[in-house]
Amino acid sequence: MTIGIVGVGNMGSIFAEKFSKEAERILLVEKDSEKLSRFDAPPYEVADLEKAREADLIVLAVKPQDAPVVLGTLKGFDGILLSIVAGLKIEEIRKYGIHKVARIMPNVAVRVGEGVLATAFSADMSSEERELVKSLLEKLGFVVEIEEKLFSAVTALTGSGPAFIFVVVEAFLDAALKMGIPLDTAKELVYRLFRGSAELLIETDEHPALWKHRVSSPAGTTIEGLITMERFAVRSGVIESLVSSYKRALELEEK
Ligand SMILES: NC(=O)C1=CN([C@@H]2O[C@H](COP(=O)(O)OP(=O)(O)OC[C@H]3O[C@@H](n4cnc5c(N)ncnc54)[C@H](OP(=O)(O)O)[C@@H]3O)[C@@H](O)[C@H]2O)C=CC1
Ligand SMILES: O=C(O)[C@@H]1CCC=N1
Repeated sequence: MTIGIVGVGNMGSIFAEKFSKEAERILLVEKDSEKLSRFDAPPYEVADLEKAREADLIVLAVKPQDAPVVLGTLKGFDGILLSIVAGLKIEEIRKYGIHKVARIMPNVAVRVGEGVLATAFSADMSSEERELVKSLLEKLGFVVEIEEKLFSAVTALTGSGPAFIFVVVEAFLDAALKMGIPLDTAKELVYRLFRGSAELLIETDEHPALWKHRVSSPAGTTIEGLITMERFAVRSGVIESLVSSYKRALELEEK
């Protein structure tokens, strides 16, 4: 198989790395040649958009505003176009005569193989082609097929989600410093706190509110902190933040 990757930036470079054993050739199309310097041996080949047409599957990983030019040049491409571009609908890509489309919303955790990858397919993708795409994406994390109408929501929830989590993690680190815990120790503790809490929820599949109450002793320390979180409207702040991100994703789709 030959895979093309157009846009070898934050995300495209990770796809290029993770697909290294999945294809005989990986054709990389990138404006900034410095970003290609570490991909200097097979299966990687530097390519332009015309050469990328030789691929069986092209990953489109440019910013939304750059996508129309790329798609214009790839017009009529008859392989699989796997797009991770936020706000770019399958029907929009089909207008360029590209019919086999996999729309994906990944997140940056693909870097460590722990990404969340929402997928939707155009009707022209056969079940074998869908399975091929899913098996490739499984190298990057957890793959879930969703209705395309939910893409703006997952863009906010899991696509942008890591950025929101990082802000919260950063606040935990600041609090640790304030309480006298050195930064290196705080990082060791806090990163595992987040991972452990997430794994607990995944493994038990019990509601977070149940676990919240199990942690909270009567008249203890946790309930004091929880009441302060309510006073600062942490929950509605998180909800409003995600909804504003969702609205922006809807705007991108409408453009
Ligand atoms: N970053 C993330 O966490 C996520 C991103 N996405 C989506 O992934 C896409 C890529 O995001 P990200 O990787 O962060 O973006 P980057 O800007 O890091 O990467 C895009 C790359 O594409 C290059 N490029 C632009 N136009 C062309 C062209 N015509 N031919 C070849 N290369 C080109 C850019 O070069 P230059 O900078 O010189 O223009 C840049 O190096 C976006 O559409 C985004 O919505 C989805 C989920 C998560
Ligand atoms: O910020 C963005 O628009 C993209 C989409 C999801 C993550 N990054």
